[in-house]
Amino acid sequence: MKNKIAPSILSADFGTFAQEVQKLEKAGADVVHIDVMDGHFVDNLTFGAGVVAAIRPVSNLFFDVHMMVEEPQKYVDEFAKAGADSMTVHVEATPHIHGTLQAIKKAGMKASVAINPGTSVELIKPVLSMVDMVLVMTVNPGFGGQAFIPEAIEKVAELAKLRTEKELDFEIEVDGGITDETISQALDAGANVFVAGSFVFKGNVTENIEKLRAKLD
Ligand SMILES: O=C(CO)[C@H](O)[C@H](O)COP(=O)(O)O
Ligand SMILES: [Fe+2]
Repeated sequence: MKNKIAPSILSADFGTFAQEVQKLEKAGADVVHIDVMDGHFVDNLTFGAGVVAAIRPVSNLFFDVHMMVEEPQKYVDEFAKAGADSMTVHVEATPHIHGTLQAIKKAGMKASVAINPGTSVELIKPVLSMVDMVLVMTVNPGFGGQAFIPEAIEKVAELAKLRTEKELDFEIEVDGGITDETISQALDAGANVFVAGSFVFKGNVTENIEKLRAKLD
């Protein structure tokens, strides 16, 4: 599977999202990771589909929307219309994970399920055959700039093993505390999509993306 670098605009300048996304495209990012938070599922608020619609015309990059919201099914059509390519929903956020993933696919987006550091792979086994990606959180969701939780990586290996055994083809994304030091642990365990917010946006974006890319080659 292709290794992809997915900078999170959570650490970008909120006043100039369009320019920040263009900067990422020039710097060689593969995906734009868009963190949506509602102040209920996590103790932070970010933005909604309006921001996706605003940056869609300036970029051809793949938009990966990470929903850290309760009742994510309410927002599926709105984000699809705004131009999201993929929507990730947390299994902890809804009792209707299967139906929500179905709705995401029906709306024409790739569907992905996320698990928090305290959630086991067991909980998402029933939906693995229907997802395009699994997001393994390597920090507790809500804020950028937190320290990587190494124990979460065991779940990446578990998912990679299950994928082979069941002949499935979902991607595995890691999110939180990814740097040029922690990325190798995630890669070795079987992840192929690497979200990085603070590491990419602190200093020179192009150089930081190159530092991550160097660890993937
Ligand atoms: O989902 C997230 C937080 O809930 C962010 O995507 C993640 O934290 C990225 O930021 P950093 O690389 O700074 O940890
Ligand atoms: Fe995220």
